Order: sequence, then C-alpha cells, then structure tokens
Amino acid sequence: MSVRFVEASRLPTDWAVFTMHGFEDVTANKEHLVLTLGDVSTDEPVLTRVHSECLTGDTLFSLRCDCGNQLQAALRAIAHEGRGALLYLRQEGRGIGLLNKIRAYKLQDEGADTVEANEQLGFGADMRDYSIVQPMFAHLQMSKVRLMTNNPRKVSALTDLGIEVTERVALQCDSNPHNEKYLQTKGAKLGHMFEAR
Ligand SMILES: Nc1nc2c(ncn2[C@@H]2O[C@H](COP(=O)(O)OP(=O)(O)OP(=O)(O)O)[C@@H](O)[C@H]2O)c(=O)[nH]1
Ligand SMILES: [Zn+2]
Repeated sequence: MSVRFVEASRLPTDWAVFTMHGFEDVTANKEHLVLTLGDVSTDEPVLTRVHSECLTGDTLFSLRCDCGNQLQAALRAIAHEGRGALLYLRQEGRGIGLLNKIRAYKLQDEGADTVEANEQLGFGADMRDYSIVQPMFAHLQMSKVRLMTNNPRKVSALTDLGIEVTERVALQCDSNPHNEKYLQTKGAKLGHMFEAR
C-alpha cells in the first residue's frame, strides 16, 4: 500500500482541539488527513466519520449537497463524545475530481441527476476506492468503529477491509431547495438510508 504517515500536529477548532495526522499516497499523489480526539487506540469502538472531500460543500458553502453540514455535524458529535476520528479523504467528486464534478454539475443544471451525469461523462456512479483507509486505521491502531454515514456501501467497504463496524450512526442534515433532488437520487439510486423527517 502506498499510503504512509508523515506527521501529526494539534488542530484547534471551535469544537475541540483535535490531533491532525497527515498521510501521503505516493502512487496517487494525494494528501489525506485524519483528525482524532482522545485515545482511539483502545478496544472501545471509535465514533468515526469517513468523509470524502467536497471543496464546494466543505469550504465554499455550496447548498447543492449535504457535505459541509455533515462535516460540521461529525466534528461536533466527536467533540461532544470527547473521543473519535474523522478521516478526510481527497476523493473529490466521488473520485472523479473537482473539474469533472463541475462538468457533472453542468449536466445536472441541464436536467440529469447525479448518477446520470457521471455516466454521461463515462464514469461509474461512484469511483471511490476505500482501500486507502487501511494504512490509516493501522497507524492509529483502530479496528472497531461506530460509523457516521447514510451510505451502506461505505459500511460494507470498511467491513471488507477488516474494519469492524459495530454500529452505523445516521448523519442526516436538513435538506434545502437546492439539494432536495440530489438527496432523493442518493436514496433511490445509490442506496443511501434517509429517514423521513
Ligand atoms: N460526481 C459527483 N460527485 C458529487 C456530487 N455531489 C457531491 N459529490 C461528491 O460526493 C462525495 C460525498 O459523497 P456523498 O454521496 O454525498 O455521500 P457519501 O460519502 O457516499 O455518504 P455519507 O457518508 O452518508 O455522507 C464528495 O466527494 C462530493 O464531492 C455530484 O453531483 N457528482
Ligand atoms: Zn458535497
């Protein structure tokens, strides 16, 4: 595996002072992060978020998706618990990259849904490869997680990697007029588990 740990430092936020662990994937030329709080190396399952980069949602306040809200909600939940981990994976656009995501958004502006747009561009609906998390989990000595996600394929991907998901914790944020169709498509075509609210 080409992912290796580089260095760790403090990362103070409004919610808690996390430890930020930096990893590099030399093959894919990507830099990934894990934020941890408390001792995650004990046997007790760790409240964990495996978050895929979304520059538009995480940092530019986009309302087209739920990523930014989920990121904040996950960090808040970890801080509230006093222990946990957030893996920030550089898998922008479900693995197709930022510029291709903009191409996909353009097709969605013209009527395609999020899955059709990827397919029209010649990509699968979800191109993410979760095997990169294995060396991160190994470095942090984490093997049991309570996973904050609505995506059942994320749960099975981690399970297949030998990580025990003891619980799926729903991570549902309020919808808005700009992301309603997107969330519906995720439920209908990508299998995301949303509860009626
Ligand atoms: N290709 C593409 N990627 C998108 C689109 N909207 C958001 N993304 C990317 O999707 C990723 C987040 O995946 P989601 O499908 O929102 O959620 P998830 O990570 O599978 O599931 P949760 O754990 O429940 O959040 C990020 O990398 C976003 O950049 C879109 O319309 N097209
Ligand atoms: Zn997003």
